[in-house]
Amino acid sequence: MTFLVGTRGSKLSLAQTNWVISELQKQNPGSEFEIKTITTKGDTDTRALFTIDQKGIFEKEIDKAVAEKQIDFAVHSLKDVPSDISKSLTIACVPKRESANDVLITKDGFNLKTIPLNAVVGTSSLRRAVQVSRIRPDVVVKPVRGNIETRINKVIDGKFDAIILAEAGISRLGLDVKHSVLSTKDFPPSPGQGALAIVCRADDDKTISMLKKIEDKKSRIEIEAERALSDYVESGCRFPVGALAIANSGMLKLTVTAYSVDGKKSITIEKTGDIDKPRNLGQDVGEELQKIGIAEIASNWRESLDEWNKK
Ligand SMILES: NCc1[nH]cc(CCC(=O)O)c1CC(=O)O
Repeated sequence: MTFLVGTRGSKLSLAQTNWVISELQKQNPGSEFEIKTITTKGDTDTRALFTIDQKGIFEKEIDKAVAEKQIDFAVHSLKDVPSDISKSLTIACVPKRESANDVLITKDGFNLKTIPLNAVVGTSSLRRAVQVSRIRPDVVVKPVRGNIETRINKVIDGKFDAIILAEAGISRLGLDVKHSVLSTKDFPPSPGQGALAIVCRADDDKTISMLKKIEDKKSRIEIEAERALSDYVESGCRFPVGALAIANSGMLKLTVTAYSVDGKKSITIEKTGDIDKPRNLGQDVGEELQKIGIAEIASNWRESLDEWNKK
């Protein structure tokens, strides 16, 4: 059988999709796969930054094609998949997660301590903007647009002294670029960062069983806890947070940090829970954040985002 696979046309999305197909072919000899690239709003609307209201800007059109049976499954970066995907679809497979860390990319191999005073740092994430300003309040953070290669070229061309990207993106592309890995303590990542989500129709048992052969249990457990937290916070305060779950030797630990608009205040909660109930852990941490007053420190996120988008 030939499976039709949907993906964005970016180099990263194609690299991810080709990797998934090679892993599937190892476990499903004889299955054929044909890639169909689909343009998403996030690919064309380079003006607008990732504002909170534009959920699924890199996912919606591709999952629509799955739902309408134009393709059999879609390969996404999991962190770009909103929690409220159509009930007719399912994240059938989460393959082995790559690094969840962010990295600082510079032309001359600086790190966050050694980049020059008042350096211009580019990021398309308000979470990263707040995190870098807490450590280096002198640097000037500016929004940066475009796909990974385009952003890196803006550092090489001197338009930015540094940019912040996900380590998973540069490693999947095999990019040999000077970078320093940022700790998940200072830069807790977006929920699901470094993981992939393979989405198909919830009633397509044949495709689901084929995809399940490359499921990574540890990665699934971790992202389920992170997404449950993200669902909870989105439904509550709707602003970006940093979250990382680690499943190790039978234990599941979730660490979440939320920041005030100016980055001066933060709340960090670390909790362990039942490894077989990751969503419960995510919800428990969400409830604890609500109890200790996340709404207050999260107020004005929207105004700040609008301000930031105007830079
Ligand atoms: N839409 C942004 C996006 N979605 C997935 C990745 C990187 C790969 C990943 O996190 O799995 C990126 C780029 C970035 O954050 O640097």
